[in-house]
Amino acid sequence: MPEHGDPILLPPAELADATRRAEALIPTPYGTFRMLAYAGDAEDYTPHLALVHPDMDPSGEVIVRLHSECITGDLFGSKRCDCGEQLDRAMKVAAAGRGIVVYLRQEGRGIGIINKLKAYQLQDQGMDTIEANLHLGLEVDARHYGIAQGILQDLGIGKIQLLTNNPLKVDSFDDGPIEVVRRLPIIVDPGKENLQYLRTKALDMGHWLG
Ligand SMILES: Nc1nc2c(ncn2[C@@H]2O[C@H](COP(=O)(O)OP(=O)(O)OP(=O)(O)O)[C@@H](O)[C@H]2O)c(=O)[nH]1
Repeated sequence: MPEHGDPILLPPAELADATRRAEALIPTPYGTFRMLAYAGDAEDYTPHLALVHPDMDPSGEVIVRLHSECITGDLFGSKRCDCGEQLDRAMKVAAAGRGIVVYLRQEGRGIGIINKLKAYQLQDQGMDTIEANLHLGLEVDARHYGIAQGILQDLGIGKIQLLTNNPLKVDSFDDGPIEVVRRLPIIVDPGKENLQYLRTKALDMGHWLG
């Protein structure tokens, strides 16, 4: 495994996207965090965001949540998914454990909000979350996590405890500059509106949901 401090292994385009553009202290209900915005273009209106506990120690094993954007769940509390509750849980854990929440602008597993709404309509007609994406001619999961590694490296972090139930997020760190020393589950209680979605994630997408 590469050592912390080794040269960055990401391709140039991904590095360019991880440029730190601005930061400020943000008081939240969970406590105060430093919010840093990362983008390739300084005028980008949807930069990736890192919410960093002010006492985060980059030399330790930093608790990290990589959270993909979900406007419906994160912002409006949609019960179709587990995203909003996971973000709430992640913020609490990051506040208590001097950790980080990286908010990646990968709405709808990377297909965007317009396509996600179309996918929801197909799911209302009986398809599951995988079939709906495929029916639209899109990838089941179009996300890449190289940008997240660039952000963590920019923050001087080499070892993390990763809050996720998603094996692909853990695997994305293989052969990269950041070591995942532990995976921390982030399971929320299912409700009647998201039960089928969570079942598909567990059975067909391999998520560790118990
Ligand atoms: N295309 C599509 N995207 C969805 C659907 N439901 C939720 N999403 C998106 O799925 C993503 C979930 O992101 P995360 O919670 O970070 O990741 P995860 O893959 O569930 O893995 P965890 O780390 O275990 O939470 C977000 O981008 C949501 O917008 C759906 O039915 N269709």
